[in-house]
Amino acid sequence: MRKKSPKGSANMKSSEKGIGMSIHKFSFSQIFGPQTSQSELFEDAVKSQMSDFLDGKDALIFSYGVTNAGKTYTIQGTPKDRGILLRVLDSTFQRIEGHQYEGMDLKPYLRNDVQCLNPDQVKQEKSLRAAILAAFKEVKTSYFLYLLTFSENKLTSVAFTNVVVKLINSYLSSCFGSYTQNSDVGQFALWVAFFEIYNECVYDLLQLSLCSKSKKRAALRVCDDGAGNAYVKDLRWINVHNLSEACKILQYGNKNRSAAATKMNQSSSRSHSIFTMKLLKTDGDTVKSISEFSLCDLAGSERCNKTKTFGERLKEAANINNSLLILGKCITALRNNQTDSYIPFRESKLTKLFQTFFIGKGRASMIVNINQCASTYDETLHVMKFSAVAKQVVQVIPDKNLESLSPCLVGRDGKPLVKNGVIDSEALESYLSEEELLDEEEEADVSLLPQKVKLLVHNLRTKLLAERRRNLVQEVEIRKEMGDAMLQQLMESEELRSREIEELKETYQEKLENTFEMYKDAIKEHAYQSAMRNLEDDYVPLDEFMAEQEKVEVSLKRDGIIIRLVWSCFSIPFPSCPSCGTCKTIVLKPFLFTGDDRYKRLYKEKCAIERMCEDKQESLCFPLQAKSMDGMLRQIIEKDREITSLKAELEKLSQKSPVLLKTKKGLLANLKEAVISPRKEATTRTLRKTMKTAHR
Ligand SMILES: Nc1ncnc2c1ncn2[C@@H]1O[C@H](COP(=O)(O)OP(=O)(O)OP(=O)(O)O)[C@@H](O)[C@H]1O
Repeated sequence: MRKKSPKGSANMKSSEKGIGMSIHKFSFSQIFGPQTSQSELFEDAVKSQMSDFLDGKDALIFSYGVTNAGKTYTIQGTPKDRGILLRVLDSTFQRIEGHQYEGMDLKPYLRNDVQCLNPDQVKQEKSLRAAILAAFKEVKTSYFLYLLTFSENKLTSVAFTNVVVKLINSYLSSCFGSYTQNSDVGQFALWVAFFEIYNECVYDLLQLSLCSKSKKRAALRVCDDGAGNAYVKDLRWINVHNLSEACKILQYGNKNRSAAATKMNQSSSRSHSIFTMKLLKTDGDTVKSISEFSLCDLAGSERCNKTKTFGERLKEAANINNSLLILGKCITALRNNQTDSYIPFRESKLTKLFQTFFIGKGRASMIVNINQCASTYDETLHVMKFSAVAKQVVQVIPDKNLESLSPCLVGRDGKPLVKNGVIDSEALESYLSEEELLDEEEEADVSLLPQKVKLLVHNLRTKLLAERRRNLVQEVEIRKEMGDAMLQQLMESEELRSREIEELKETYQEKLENTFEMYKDAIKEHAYQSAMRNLEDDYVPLDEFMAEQEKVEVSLKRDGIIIRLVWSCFSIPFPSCPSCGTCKTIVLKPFLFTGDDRYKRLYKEKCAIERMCEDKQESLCFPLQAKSMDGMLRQIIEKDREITSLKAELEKLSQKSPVLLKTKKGLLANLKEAVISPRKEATTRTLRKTMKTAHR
């Protein structure tokens, strides 16, 4: 397919400047045009993974592309035109029909294990399942809305979608046998989980609380199962019995996803959503196999670059960008066959969870969705480049057959007698050849013996040979059995050990979390105590404060009057207050309601006035008549005394004033300040000291 870069695209601009090429060639495993139906896509691209899943192997499908390219449409489809997820579920139910394991006591555990539930746990599982299925009434409404939206979209739809399917390690298909309806019938149980990775946090979409209340979602941890496989701890697994139940669960999860999206003001494509199915095969007593099929709808890749983002959006974009970048890095590293060097699987939740697929424990495929819209050209080009790299990944699946660990029986020529757990008849034949079994040197010459004896010897020889053969086969079988039993024992103890390690890890993790919580509580308690101490230090009861304030006001009023008296006594006009024109308030207001500086300034003013009075007194001394002099002096002395007593009072008040200044903020403000910054205790005290010093 050949497409020219649209005008204005970065690619066109750079080609106009002579930098870069405007034609790009990519090759994919299969290309599906816009006319491809969902069922055709399923048949051609998903059926083989489907049979892997039914045969007890793991499979993973990613849908990748820019926004509006049809990723969700490919995975989930519409109620009228089901996507691959519902088709996989449908095929699975068709396959296990009549062979479903009714008891709910076998449940997926860790990544690849199964847990046997006790009756109480089974009860819990049943009620949880019933609650989710019962919530469907609510979900149903949005299901119809979804239908409506879809039909609107169809009417206005822009040039859709070429779906390009790229299958990684397609060579694997040859390794797996084709799926046969009647092969090895046992009983099956299907469990599903639905979660999303948003801002590098894993959230369960099957949480009951989410749909109803506006509780904050709890993020789940990605842990290691002790065998190097990552799994989501405490993820909710629901046992489903038919397609309709599975649909309800999918819708329930979708509703949770959109509910969370509204709460967080995010659009759905800002997270990677993963629907996982686990198929348990049991023969009644033991679980024979467990396989996993995950479908991952990746977040739209373009937003990270195009949208002008900030704040929470920027964080989202960075996380999407990062996880897709790590995915790309892992794929590039795998493409380069860098299995020995570092592959950054653990750098993002997405790659950490799906690492097992990349290292060959299951088949991973990527469906690349292309939007033909010109505005997304540059980003689409990026998507194509990325997926073209993925196409070149060749996974080397390590040969870890159990047989490779069992004791190896070799013939005299060094060839193993057991291959892939089966006795190799060719090697055995050569081992059992006459020459090998009968030692020629020990044999006596029978040619001289009579014919009858010769015949007897021949018969005996044949019998001996048959006996030896029988013995050898028996020995091989016994050895193989013993080896298998030993291996089984080893594996069981290994599994036990890894479970113990995992449990130990979990216990320690829990302990660590508890300790952390304890410290957090202790810090909170300390903050509270400090706040209370501060409060005690600073606390002035309201009535006391009011009384104090009144006292100050009264005395300052008096101070103001007296100053005026001093002025008036010498007939000097008192300066009028610039704000209110009332002489009394000129002193009172700044002192009572402003800071320490104003108080100082006023105090200075007062002193200056006093000095002026003294000067005035001196200058007036001489012209005064002797008879009036006495009366005048008496008056001045009287006023002088009054001034001294007022000064003393003022002094007292100034010592008290820091408390007043502080309490003027109010009790609540002080409390708030102390609680918010408990650690500021030392600073507050220093400040207080400084303030006091200044006042002194
Ligand atoms: N092949 C198709 N045929 C018909 N309708 C389609 C097709 N592909 C996508 N659509 C419709 O286009 C719209 C956008 O598709 P979809 O939501 O799947 O895109 P997306 O890639 O998941 O977007 P986002 O990344 O924003 O979530 C939907 O209404 C969907 O039904």
